[in-house]
Amino acid sequence: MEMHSARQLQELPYYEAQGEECRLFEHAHTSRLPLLIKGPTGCGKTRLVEHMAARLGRPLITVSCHDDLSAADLVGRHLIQGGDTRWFDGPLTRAVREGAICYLDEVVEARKDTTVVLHPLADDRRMLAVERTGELLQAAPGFMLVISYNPGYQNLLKGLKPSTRQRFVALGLDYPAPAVERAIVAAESGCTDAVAAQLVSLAQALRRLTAQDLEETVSTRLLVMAARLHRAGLALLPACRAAIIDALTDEADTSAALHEVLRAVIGDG
Ligand SMILES: Nc1ncnc2c1ncn2[C@@H]1O[C@H](COP(=O)(O)OP(=O)(O)OP(=O)(O)O)[C@@H](O)[C@H]1O
Repeated sequence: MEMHSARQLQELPYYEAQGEECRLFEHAHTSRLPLLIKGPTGCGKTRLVEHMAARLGRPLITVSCHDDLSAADLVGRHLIQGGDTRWFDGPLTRAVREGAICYLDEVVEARKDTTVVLHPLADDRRMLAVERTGELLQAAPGFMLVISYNPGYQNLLKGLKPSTRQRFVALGLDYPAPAVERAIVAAESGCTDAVAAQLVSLAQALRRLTAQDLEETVSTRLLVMAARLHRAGLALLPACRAAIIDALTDEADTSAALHEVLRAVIGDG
């Protein structure tokens, strides 16, 4: 395990490991391999990347991908400024030049033309062609490409092309084991261990129930939100209703079933 100064540790974004993922991340970085993190929403993918970027001492550049995101959005473009046309690096180009970690969140959302720039960066070449300026950039040593994707709902259909997937080392995350999730909920909200335990029991019960009925089930993020509402003074039952149940579904039957579980686990809160 790498040693950290007290100052470094202080500034490290809190991340509670599920298993060996920090070690894998570190080895991928040392080996100059790009990383694909897959897992459901709110399970800690982004927090892991933030934690590891700080731990490895690399700047982090995050891009939330959406269906309009193009290669030019990543690489850069010419813009008119004060009558002159100037080139502005996009986030990927900045990361390549600076040796930063570039995190493309929900990469399957991005337009297909982005794969053209990602492929040469994600294999041995570690090159980025900036066509508009005629530059061919070699990624600086600390550069690492990290992409995340949620294999749930429509993404199973959209998917990632095999030629893209096979350029990345893959890391699968899921919702953490109960003891780990309790620690996260308590640390992130400041709630008591007893409340964290109740929330995680609720999550366990809801996850069993919702596996067939919902596209996405209750995430660690929602548990933290419920705990924060409670910590701010709201009773646990309404906090869970607002942060968890009503966030999960608009459908009357499913909502009734979830409320039943809520009352069974939390009681009158
Ligand atoms: N292992 C963990 N350590 C610390 N906090 C965590 C962990 N897992 C989840 N959390 C908490 O849950 C929240 C959501 O986690 P995060 O943003 O990393 O999820 P994500 O997997 O990136 O979600 P999405 O796919 O929706 O972007 C965090 O802000 C943090 O409060």
